Amino acid sequence: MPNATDIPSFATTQLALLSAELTAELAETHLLLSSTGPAALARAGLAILNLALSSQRTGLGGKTVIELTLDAAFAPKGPRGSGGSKGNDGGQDLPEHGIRVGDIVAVSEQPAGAAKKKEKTGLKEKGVEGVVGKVGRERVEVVLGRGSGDGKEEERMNQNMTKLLNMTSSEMTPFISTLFGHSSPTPVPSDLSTMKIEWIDPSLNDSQKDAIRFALASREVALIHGPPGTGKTHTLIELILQMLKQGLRLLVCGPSNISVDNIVERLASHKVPMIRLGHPARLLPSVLNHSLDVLTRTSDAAEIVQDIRKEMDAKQASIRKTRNGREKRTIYNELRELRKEFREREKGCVEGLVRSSKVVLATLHGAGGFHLRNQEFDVVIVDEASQALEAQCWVPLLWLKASRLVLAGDHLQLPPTIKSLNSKESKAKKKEEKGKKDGEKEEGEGKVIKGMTLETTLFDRLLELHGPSIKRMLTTQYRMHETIMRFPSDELYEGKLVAAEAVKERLLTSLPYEVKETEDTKEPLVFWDTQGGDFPEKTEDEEIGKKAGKGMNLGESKSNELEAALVKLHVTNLVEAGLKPEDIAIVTPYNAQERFPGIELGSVDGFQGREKEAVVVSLVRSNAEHEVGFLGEKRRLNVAMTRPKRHLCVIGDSDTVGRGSPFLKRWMLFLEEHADLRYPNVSDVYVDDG
Ligand SMILES: Nc1ncnc2c1ncn2[C@@H]1O[C@H](COP(=O)(O)OP(=O)(O)OP(=O)(O)O)[C@@H](O)[C@H]1O
Repeated sequence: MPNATDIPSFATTQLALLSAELTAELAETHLLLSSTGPAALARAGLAILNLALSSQRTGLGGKTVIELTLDAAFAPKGPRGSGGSKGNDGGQDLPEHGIRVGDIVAVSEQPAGAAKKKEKTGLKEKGVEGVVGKVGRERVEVVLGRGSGDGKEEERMNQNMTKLLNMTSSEMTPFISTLFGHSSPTPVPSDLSTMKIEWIDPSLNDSQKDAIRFALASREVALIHGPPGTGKTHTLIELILQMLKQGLRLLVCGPSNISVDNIVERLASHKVPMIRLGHPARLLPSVLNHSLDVLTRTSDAAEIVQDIRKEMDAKQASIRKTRNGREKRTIYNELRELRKEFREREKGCVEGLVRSSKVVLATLHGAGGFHLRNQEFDVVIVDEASQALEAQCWVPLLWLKASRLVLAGDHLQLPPTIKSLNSKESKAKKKEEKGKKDGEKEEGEGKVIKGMTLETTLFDRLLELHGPSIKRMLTTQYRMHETIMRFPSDELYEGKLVAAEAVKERLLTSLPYEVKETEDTKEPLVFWDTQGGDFPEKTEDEEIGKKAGKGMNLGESKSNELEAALVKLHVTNLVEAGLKPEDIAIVTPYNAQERFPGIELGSVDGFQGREKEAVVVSLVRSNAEHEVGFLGEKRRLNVAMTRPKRHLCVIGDSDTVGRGSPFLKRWMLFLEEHADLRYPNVSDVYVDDG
């Protein structure tokens, strides 16, 4: 095939890119830890200081759980004490922090006094890693260890790519060959309407049914393309149920825990027996009953294991009663045997559970854990596949002898977040080029593929290799008013999106609670055009402390004070009309914009996969040079403009933004023609502020 991918070159490129990414990540962490020190980290909400170990216990799945509370020695003394008031059971409230359940954290000793300076960078190297299990006012619980996906994510991806690099021709299955374009997928009959299917959810729309038929008929690979609000996960659930009816064994994965839990929750309502692998502290409480850790304690098979535990407990008690040394030794020996048996039975129980399970769910990374070693699955299904690194997708594909793959995603929304994309990646390329010149390449190693980045997902690559015939697109969307949907549909989805009857004319005024009809609430699309140079942007150096704590990038950011004032004006008008603050979101490609009580404010990247009744998008950029930076990325704009259900308000300078790219130009023209257009004066913005 003309555009087949050379596997060694692919693997070599991935390895180089992954290594550059790791370097970038480490550099960022290092910069953060070395330049900030514990106190600054704590101020940024990224660390809690002065904690003491208050208790320790064995939690779910035999994992050690430690509980940390504020060290009494640091309790504020006297009435003027600051930093934490008395909690209800006499303990001290923790200071404000941004540590959340599911976060991976390091618990380490805090350097004291003179050691402090030297220790600045020591936070990560020292101490133990764990996952935050609970966060209370006065205490934090940490479950030690990273979870059943034992091993670091980077290591596993590297292992994968190395395995690909060294793959022999006998290991190259027809399936893998298809994924690299060395052979074409088996053609699927063009007319699938004759396929007899008893739908479990008959309310599925035609494009959803079509995608399911297509995935059922495909032999090697099928892509389900789900534009915003089109029910991609809804479709996957029916597909999973249909495949189970056919007796297939399935592994269902996603790049994040939440993407997997979302499916577990929905499958649970169909009473599907399944197993969710993963660290219990990182799973949603609602899916815990399906987790391996809980099942190994509650299933029938677990009973024998528990019997031995009881026997062990009894023996342990009898040791305490015995004074005779020889008798004691005998009991110790018996106990040792019992312990061995316990471990073996527990292992057997886990294996039995996994083996008998027709659906296993895990993150892509978790699928590489030891629980699944030597397991075989008929089909691997990956949700949110356009958010996953390709090297991640290979975890289930290389080790579990899968021969059929279904990917669901939308390559026209944001790809996975990459840190090395700009500077670091080019460094890696340079290094490779240098290697080439020096003739240093090892035997068997491939060439670096130009233009490939970690942002190129498996979904993208397969589409590029085999074309649209391996994909089916969902076309009815259940989120946006027709007017909000129009531009993204025409620009990115070949004009094929159709707004479902129930949503196509939905306005803020038809919400189930009372919202007054105003010039804002009656419009699905509003554009405040700030052109003319009166609303200029500002560049700011960002401090770490300003960040909400997660996903920080240490660079400069843009802000636009007057535009922020317009956002405030618009939001205030919506709230005064009766709209609940929690139904509004402010989305901006840049970080430094003003906050409002009760209203969510976030970057576009943080809003992917979410929706709100009303969304205000502030474009920020306004300058004489017509620079648009971040806004040049279509996929980011697509995500921004497809979050709202009933009302989208865009605030921006059409003059600057419109010159950013042809796409932006068309968007500005579209807004001029179809939005309720407003040209604000600077004085409008300051009227209310006095
Ligand atoms: N056939 C259908 N009939 C009615 N409502 C549907 C149908 N399919 C999906 N929906 C609704 O559309 C919404 C989005 O569906 P779902 O949550 O499955 O989408 P998703 O794939 O997770 O999200 P997105 O489409 O944004 O990627 C849900 O509220 C769902 O109930």
